Amino acid sequence: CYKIAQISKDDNSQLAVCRVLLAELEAHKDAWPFLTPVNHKVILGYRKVIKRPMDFSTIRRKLNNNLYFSLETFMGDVNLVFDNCEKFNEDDSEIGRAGHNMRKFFDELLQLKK
Ligand SMILES: Cc1ncccc1N[C@@H](C)c1cnc2ccsc2c1
Repeated sequence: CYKIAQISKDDNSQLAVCRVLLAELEAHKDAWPFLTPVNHKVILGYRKVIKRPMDFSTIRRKLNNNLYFSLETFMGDVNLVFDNCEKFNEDDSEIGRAGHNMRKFFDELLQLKK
C-alpha cells in the first residue's frame, strides 16, 4: 500500500512543478505568440508545415484534464511549441526571436527546479 501511495505522491509533486513552470512561461513578456493556438486560416501554410500544433493554452487544458503523466510528457509539449516556432519562423523575426528567448528561459527554469 505504501508503494502505491509513494508513486501517486511523486506524480502529484511532478504535476505541481508543471503548474508552476507553465505559469512562469505564460507570464513571460515574450510568451505572446504562444498563448493561443496558431489560427491556420490566418497564417497561410501553417497546417501543411506544422504536423503537431501546440500552444500554452492547450498545455494548460491538458494539465487541468490530467493528461500529463510526468514532467517528461509535459516537457515534450513545451518543447514542441518551440520546435514548431523554429520550423515555421525565421530566427531573425519577432516570433522567431521570441521562441528562442522562451526556450532559453524554460531551460533555465528546469535547471532551477531539478
Ligand atoms: C507561434 C506562431 N508561429 C507562426 C505564426 C504565428 C504564431 N503565433 C500566432 C499567435 C500569431 C498569429 N498572428 C500573428 C500576426 C502577427 S504576429 C502573430 C502571431
